[in-house]
Amino acid sequence: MAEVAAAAGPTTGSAVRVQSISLSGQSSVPPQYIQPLQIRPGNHADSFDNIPSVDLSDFDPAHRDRIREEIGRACRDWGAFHVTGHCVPSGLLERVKAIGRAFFEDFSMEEKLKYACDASSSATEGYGSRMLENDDVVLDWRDYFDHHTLPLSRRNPSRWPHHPPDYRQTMAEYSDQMSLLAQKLLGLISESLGLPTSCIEDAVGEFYQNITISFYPPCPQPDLTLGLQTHSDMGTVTLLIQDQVGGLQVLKDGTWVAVKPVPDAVIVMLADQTEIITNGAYRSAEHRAITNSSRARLSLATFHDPAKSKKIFPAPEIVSSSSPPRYREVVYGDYVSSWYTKGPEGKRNLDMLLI
Ligand SMILES: O=C(O)CCC(=O)C(=O)O
Ligand SMILES: [Fe+2]
Repeated sequence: MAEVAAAAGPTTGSAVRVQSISLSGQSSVPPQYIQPLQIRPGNHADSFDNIPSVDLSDFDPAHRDRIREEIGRACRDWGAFHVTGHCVPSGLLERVKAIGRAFFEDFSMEEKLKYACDASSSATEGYGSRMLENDDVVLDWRDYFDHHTLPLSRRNPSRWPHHPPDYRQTMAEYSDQMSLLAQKLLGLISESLGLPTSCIEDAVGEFYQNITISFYPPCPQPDLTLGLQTHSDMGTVTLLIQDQVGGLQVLKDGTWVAVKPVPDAVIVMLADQTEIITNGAYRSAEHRAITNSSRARLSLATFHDPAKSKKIFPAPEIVSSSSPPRYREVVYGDYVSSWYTKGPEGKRNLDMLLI
């Protein structure tokens, strides 16, 4: 790590920022970023497919059956889909991407590092790069800014960038809109399984929402690296938006499918606790981000998680003597700790709960 730090310039503790390496103009990536041969992105053919898309407009009783059916199919077959007609103003989607880009591209590294997250513990708020506690993992070609946004008792905008002037207001507005959309979607997802509308939401309890802006600088060796290693998200449902560069991929039946940017759409990604609550009827989406050599890419992921103390188990409404529980009960905080110490390695953490 010391070698990278010397080559990369500014650091906080041992935390190098990928953007510094990218800007230094090196023609090869430091060894810590080189993925093992079998998981390099070049080994997988790109698919011309895209994830399904569901139009939520006409959200009235007459259309609810159609929407429910489409969502059910997308959840069963993919675990990931675009939604359009979601009522989140397109101006807000653009503004939140613009403030994110302004932080990464307009601030000097010195200014950015004033917001550095605590590199010695996981999931702290602020500007970082390295996600896992484990020292021998291959590093992601990504920097990020993580915001704690809900419940309101966790939301402290004074820890977020002070510039552009509308940063904090825009992020707060975006957080509220994403929470409403997540609630609406979890209701539809429950209904699509014949469950009461509030089933998944009741099993989750109050949303703990975090918003992570990921910034993937141009990478001199995209065939050797990953922007974000293969994982499924830990919580219940992730709502993601990306810019026009593209780089997100979802694993479908053993093939990586590129999630092509759709203007104004929001990507819905089922996460691990939804897989447990639905007793595996819907599986969480395995995904990753690849890099490219010419254009920086930006995405915003909004995670909706249970409280750390919440016990998660297959919903009683879905288990029966003919369909027994397939997952062991887990305290959500224990699940998170295991993820951060062992690393995601695809869906290994969830698979460990299988009965
Ligand atoms: O940048 C992306 O498209 C993916 C981000 C992501 O998967 C995450 O933050 O968990
Ligand atoms: Fe993710």
